[in-house]
Amino acid sequence: MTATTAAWLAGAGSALRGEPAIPGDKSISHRAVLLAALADGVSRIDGFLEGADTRATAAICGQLGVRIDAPEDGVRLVHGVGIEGLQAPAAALDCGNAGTAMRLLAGLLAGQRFDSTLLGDASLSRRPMARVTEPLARMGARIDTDAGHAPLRIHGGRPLHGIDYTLPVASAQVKSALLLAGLYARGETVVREPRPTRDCSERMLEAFGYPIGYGAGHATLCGGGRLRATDVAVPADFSSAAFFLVAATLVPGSQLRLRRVGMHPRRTGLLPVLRAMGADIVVADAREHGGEPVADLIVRHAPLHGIEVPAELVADMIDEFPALCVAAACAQGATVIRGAAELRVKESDRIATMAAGLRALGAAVEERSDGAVIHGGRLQAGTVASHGDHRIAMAFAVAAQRAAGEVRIEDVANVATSFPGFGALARELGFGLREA
Ligand SMILES: O=C(O)C1=C[C@@H](OP(=O)(O)O)[C@@H](O)[C@H](O)C1
Ligand SMILES: C=C(OP(=O)(O)O)C(=O)O
Repeated sequence: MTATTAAWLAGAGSALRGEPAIPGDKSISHRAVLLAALADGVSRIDGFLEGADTRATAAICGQLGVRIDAPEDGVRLVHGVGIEGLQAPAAALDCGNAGTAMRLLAGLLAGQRFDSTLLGDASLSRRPMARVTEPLARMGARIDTDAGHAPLRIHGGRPLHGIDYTLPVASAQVKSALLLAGLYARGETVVREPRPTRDCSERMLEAFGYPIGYGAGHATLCGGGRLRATDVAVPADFSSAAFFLVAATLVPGSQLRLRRVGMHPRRTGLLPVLRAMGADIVVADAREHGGEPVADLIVRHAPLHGIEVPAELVADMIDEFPALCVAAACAQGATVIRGAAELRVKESDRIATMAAGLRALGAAVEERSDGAVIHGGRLQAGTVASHGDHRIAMAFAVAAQRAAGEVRIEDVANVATSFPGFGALARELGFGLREA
C-alpha cells in the first residue's frame, strides 16, 4: 500500500491469525524527537513510528538545525543542539496532517529567539488552534493565526513567563504545548486538566532529566533547566493495535497476538469498553519497556452486545472511537456514546464521518452533538468516504470484514500518517482488502 493509494475495496476475508508487528506509538515518537532535539548530546530512538506525522516532526527539527540520522527503519539518532541551540528556519514548517506536531511545536517555538511559521494540510488548517495560542499569549507569546486556524505565525524574541492554567477541554496536546513553552518561561508553569490525559510529555521530560512534578490531572515545571540526551524505546501504539483488537473480535475463528503494545492506562480505555461488550482479550506478559508499561494482547473472536460507554473513559480512548463505532455496529443492541464532542475536531468530524459511513452500510445511527447511538445489525455493501482521515479509513476496512458485500473506502492515502503498511499487514492476517 503506498501513500498515493486512493481507495480500498474491502470485504469478508478469512479468520484473522498471526502475531502482527504494530508500529511505534505516535505520541511518544513525536515527543522523543522533539526533546532529543533540545537535549545536550546524542539520543537514540528505537521503535520510532515511520509515519508521515512523526516524519514531519523530525523534518521540522532538521529545518531548525538539528541533525537526525536514520540508520535503519524505526531508528533515529538525534544530535541534540541544547535548549538554546535551535536555528531560525529558512522556510515555513509543514506539519502536514499532524495536530500533535503543530500544537506541540507552537509551544516550543513561542520560546525561541527567531520567528517561524507552522503550516498544515487542508484538514489541519480547519482544526482549532486558539486552544494553544490563547494560553501561550497569556505566557507572553505572540502568535498570529487565521481566525484561530493555521498557518500560525510565531513571533520570536518574546520573554515568556509561567502561568497557572486550567485547560477548558482535556487535551494532552495543549498541556504539552504549555509545558514546552514553560521550558523557556521565567518562573513556574502549572497546567491543570478537567480530566487526566496521556502524560507522555511529562514522562519523557523526566526521562531527559528535566525536573517536573506531575500527577493525575496536573503538571508543573520551571523554565531555565536543561535536557540530557537519553535513549528511548518506543512501544507499539495501542491506537493502531485497536483496529486489530476489534477486527479479531468481530471475525469468527480469529485469534491474534499483538506484541509489546503500550498499555498506559490513559491510552487503553477501549479495553474495558470492549470487554464490557463481551470481547475476549487477554493481557499477557505485562512488563516495562523503556520505562513504559507494555504487554502482549491476545484477542479471540467473541460476540458483542451494545453498552453505554462510560463518559469518564472518553479521554482514555479518544482516538479509538472509529474502531469502537464499528464494534458497536456489529454488536447486538444499542451502544450509546456521550461526552465525546472532541471527536468533532479531529482529522475529520469523527462523529459525522462514522455516522455517515455506517449508514452507507445500512446501520442505524442517531447522531448527537457529543456522541451517537449506534444500533447493531448486519452491515451491507456500500461506498464510504473517509474524508482523508486515517482512523476512519482503517475503521471501515475492519467493518468491511463483516459486511454482506464489498465496501469501497475512498481517500485512504492518509493511513500513512499513523500506520504505514496497514493494508499489507491486514491482508497478511486474513483481511479481504485490495487497492481499488
Ligand atoms: O498528545 C497527543 O499525542 C495526542 C492527544 C490527543 O489529542 P488532543 O490533545 O487534541 O485530545 C489525541 O487525539 C492525538 O491523537 C494525540
Ligand atoms: C487526532 C489524531 O492525531 P493528531 O491530533 O496528531 O492529528 C489521531 O491520530 O487520531
